[in-house]
Amino acid sequence: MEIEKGAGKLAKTLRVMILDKPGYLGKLTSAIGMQGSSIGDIRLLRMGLTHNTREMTIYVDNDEQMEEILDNLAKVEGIIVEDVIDLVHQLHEGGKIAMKGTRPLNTIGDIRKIYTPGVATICRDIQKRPELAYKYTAIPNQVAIVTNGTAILGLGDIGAVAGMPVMEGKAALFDRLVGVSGIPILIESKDPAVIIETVKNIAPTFGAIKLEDIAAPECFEIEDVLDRILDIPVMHDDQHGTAVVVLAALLNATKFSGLMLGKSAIGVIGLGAAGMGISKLLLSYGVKKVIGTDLQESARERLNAAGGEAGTLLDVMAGANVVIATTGCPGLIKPEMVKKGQVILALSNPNPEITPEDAAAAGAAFAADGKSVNNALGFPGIFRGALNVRARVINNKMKIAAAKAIAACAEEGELVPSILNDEVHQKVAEAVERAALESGVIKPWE
Ligand SMILES: NC(=O)C1=CN([C@@H]2O[C@H](COP(=O)(O)OP(=O)(O)OC[C@H]3O[C@@H](n4cnc5c(N)ncnc54)[C@H](O)[C@@H]3O)[C@@H](O)[C@H]2O)C=CC1
Ligand SMILES: CC(=O)C(=O)O
Ligand SMILES: [Mg+2]
Repeated sequence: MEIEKGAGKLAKTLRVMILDKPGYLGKLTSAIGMQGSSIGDIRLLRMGLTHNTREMTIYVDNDEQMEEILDNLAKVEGIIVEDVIDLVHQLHEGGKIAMKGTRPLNTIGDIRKIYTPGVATICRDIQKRPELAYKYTAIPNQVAIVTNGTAILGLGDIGAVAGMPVMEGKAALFDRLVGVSGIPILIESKDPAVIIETVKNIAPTFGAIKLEDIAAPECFEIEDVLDRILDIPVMHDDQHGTAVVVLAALLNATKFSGLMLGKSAIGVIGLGAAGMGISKLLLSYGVKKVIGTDLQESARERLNAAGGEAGTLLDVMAGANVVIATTGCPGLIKPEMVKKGQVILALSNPNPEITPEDAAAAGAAFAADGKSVNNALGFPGIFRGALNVRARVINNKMKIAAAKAIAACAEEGELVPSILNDEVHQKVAEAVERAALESGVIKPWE
């Protein structure tokens, strides 16, 4: 199992002046190591007469641990800490995305063509034949990333603006992985009717709509209605992107461990957007038994209505061969609850219900968290494929095709490939295109 350096920790960069005598760099690294922090890159910035200045990345559990390290370093002779830089904050300054022009704009002639008066001809053409918008504008490559901030990355209802860094992250992934322009849309409302109306009114700007981090149960109605009234694909990533990647992981778990999906009991802890999306896709794929649990009675009823069985947390842990957790509650699964040979996917971000290391130590045959089994393996290729063939919807056939394509790109012994695997997103897009064509959900040109 791959253990990622600094996973779940805060990355800080220390700029330190170190006395230029043998042993002082060692004093620094041991002082940091003794506080339980691990060390990443070390770079030499400057060689001075008496001191050298180095920058080093260290990984800490929290800000308190960082303070303790600084207090300790202040007592070490020959070491002067000049600055502490938080890498994550630094990377977010000014935001992570931008809307850019794609044509040269160097001369007045360029402006006449790209803007007025040249552009008027294009507008009139589109007015006469609206489908030309797909030829002469960026619309078919733009996906709205819509949130109201009610279930942001396991942080709960923190509001749409506080969720913007996540939406920018998804847009950056869209651009980097499949060349789609993801445009964050923040909606200040919890009322499904307002969200539906807002998205409906802005939909002409986009080739597809990706709903993100909208909490259950409102997310179900919002997606159902938008999917029905819009003729472009609408997909709630937390439900379906996640479900696709979970199915991919389980297809590989069956390949490597002899687990039989059709005969397994799959446990789902947390039956919100992600948990219900996963349960529904697995049931439609042919899994006979999904047992699930949630704190809310209404969520448990939802699972029963979808063909699963609701129970308690302990029922799920004792009765399932595969446990998938999507609660947003770090540490919910205790090592003593894990059964030997279980597959444990503890998918909550930013921190899982149990770490893969603890689950493996407790006897799990396979264990992963939400950083690796992550919908970022699914949504880029799913939307790319749907946009490429101008699909009207993203249906189960397309999702299952995407899951198989992801599973096929994993290395021997791994449940899923890396998000930065060179071919996975292209393969997912191709599989989704084929499934869309075969299922006849392509929008004909008028
Ligand atoms: N790895 C991945 O790709 C993804 C991970 N997630 C993670 O899943 C978690 C949930 O996200 P959503 O489903 O969008 O949120 P949500 O708010 O729609 O659903 C969360 C559900 O968990 C239930 N819950 C909370 N504490 C519980 C407990 N102690 N026991 C049982 N049920 C409990 C809630 O009642 C709710 O029904 C988040 O941490 C999120 O980061 C979500 C989508 C993708
Ligand atoms: C990955 C993701 O979409 C989430 O944790 O909400
Ligand atoms: Mg999400």
